[in-house]
Parts: sequence; structure tokens; C-alpha cells
Amino acid sequence: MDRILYIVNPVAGGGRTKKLIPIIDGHMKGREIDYDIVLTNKPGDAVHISKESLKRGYNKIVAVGGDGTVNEVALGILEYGQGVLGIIPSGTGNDLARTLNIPSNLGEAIEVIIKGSNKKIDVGIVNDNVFLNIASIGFDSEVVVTTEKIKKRLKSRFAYVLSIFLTLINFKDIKMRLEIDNISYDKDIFLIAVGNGKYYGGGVQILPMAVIEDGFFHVCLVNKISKLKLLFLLPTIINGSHIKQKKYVEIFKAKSVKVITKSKTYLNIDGEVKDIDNEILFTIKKEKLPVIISN
Ligand SMILES: Nc1ncnc2c1ncn2[C@@H]1O[C@H](COP(=O)(O)OP(=O)(O)OP(=O)(O)O)[C@@H](O)[C@H]1O
Repeated sequence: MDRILYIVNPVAGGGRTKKLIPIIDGHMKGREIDYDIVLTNKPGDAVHISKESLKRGYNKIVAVGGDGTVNEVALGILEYGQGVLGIIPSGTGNDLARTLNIPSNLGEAIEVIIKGSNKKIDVGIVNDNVFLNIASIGFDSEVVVTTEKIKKRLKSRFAYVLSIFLTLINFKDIKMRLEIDNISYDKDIFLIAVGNGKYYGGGVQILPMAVIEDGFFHVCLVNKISKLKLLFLLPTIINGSHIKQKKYVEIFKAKSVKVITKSKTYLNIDGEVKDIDNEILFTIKKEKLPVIISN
């Protein structure tokens, strides 16, 4: 018999997620299923709540929020060592749910939690951080940093577009040594994305070839390119057709990736950006994570 815990991040999706609580309750009531709904109070809460509730006998832990909330619940399950991750997509991006074809409609997503099946997906590790979707370095990470700064003054979707233009004006290619499954390359890069999911940034198909359960990372490298050419290349990333531009874009499949940069840079991990050291190691965890998906 399943015991389901919904962990709701009230600030996900610009605060919309909090309003889902009575709707989830309405869908669950009257069914013979043991469930509970709890709210997070601060970042990191979902990790502890997941672990504690698994200890108390819940088996399906559902992240109600965006990719950040999903990442925290996944960490709790992995640290505890058992349990299944459920996802009710209600963040701004929901990129992992998009790769897994989890419905965006709330009622349908709840039905998947109740009746869906488990799929074991790959878990990435980058410098002690767990990620399920995509981690990246370069232009895209700097766009996230600039967007956060702009959002403090301008609360609109336009903030993202504006930050793309501002970052494009100021961005300098990053010199790095890359080791992909122990083969070394010296590169000047515009961006490198390493992951198991296909999308980031709310549906941008940076890794259209990614397979989420094959035990490998999928890597997209955009090499140094003139700003004029970038204006043509960037829109093709939205539908994934950039990978045909072999002159500028390289694709790899690997078990491990190491990046060594000369200067400090940013790392985007499932949508959250961190300052990083000069050496970044991406590896795949041996154990996969069970996630509930549609039958
Ligand atoms: N109660 C809370 N108050 C403030 N922040 C919280 C709370 N609970 C969780 N968080 C943090 O909110 C951040 C954003 O959450 P999440 O990523 O799920 O939503 P989102 O940003 O709207 O969606 P997406 O990442 O898909 O774009 C996460 O980093 C998480 O740690």
C-alpha cells in the first residue's frame, strides 16, 4: 500500500504553487490512499522533510514545485537510500518534468503519481552536488546570474530577454582544459552543457539527443564564435537544431567530464547558479533514482 507525501514549495512558480494545496487535497480525498501534504519554509527544507518522511514509512515523495524542489527531494531520497520521486510540475521552468513527459495539468499529474510506473533515471554528481537534469558553464550560467540581478528591479519575463542581450554584449569566451572520458582538449568555449535531460531554461532544447537512463552524460559544447554568428545560432538552440551546426557545436557522450578553467566562473546546476572552483568534475552515480512517470 502506497504512502504518499506531497512536499509543496510555496514560492515556486512565482508563488502560484501555494494555491495548489486545496486542489491536491480535493483530488486525493475520498480515495483509499494514505497521503499528506507539507509546506517548505526555506531552501533546503525539502531534503530533510523527504528523509524524515521516508523514515516514517512514506514511500512516494512528491516534489510540488520546479526543478529546484525536485532536486532537493531527489537528494533526500538518495541520502536515505530508498523511496520513489514524484513530480507535480509547478515551477517556472519544469525542465526535468518536460523530458519525462509528466503532464503539466495538475489533475493528470496527480493521476500519474497514483497510477504511474517507475522509471530509473541517471543521477549526475558535480563537485559534491547532485543533479538530475543539466549542469552548464559559460554564457547560459551568466545569463541566469544577470537575470537574478535584473529581477530585483524588474519583475517580468522581459528580464530574461534583457539579460540575454546584456550578457551577449559583455561575454568573453572561457579558456578551459576539458577531459571527456580521459581524452583532453584545450578549448575556448561559449558554453558547455552536461546532462541527462534534454531541456533547460524553460524548454530550451540544449541536449536534444540526451537519454535520461542510459548511464551516460550527454554533452554539448559551443565553441568560440563571433557575436554576429551567435545571433543566428542562439535561436536554433530553442528547438535543438543547433547540433547540426557542426562547425561550432560538438556533441559527446561520456561517463565523466572534467573542466579546468583559468579563472573563476559560474556553474548552473538544474537552474541554480553557484560560484565554482577552477576544477569541476562531473560523474554519474552508480545507483539510479526511481521516478514516477505516465504508463
Ligand atoms: N519556503 C521557501 N521559501 C523560500 N525559498 C524556498 C522555499 N522552499 C524552497 N525554496 C527554494 O526555492 C527555490 C526555487 O524553487 P523551484 O526551483 O522549485 O521553483 P522555480 O524557480 O519557480 O522553478 P524552476 O526551477 O523549474 O524554474 C529553490 O532553490 C528552493 O530551495
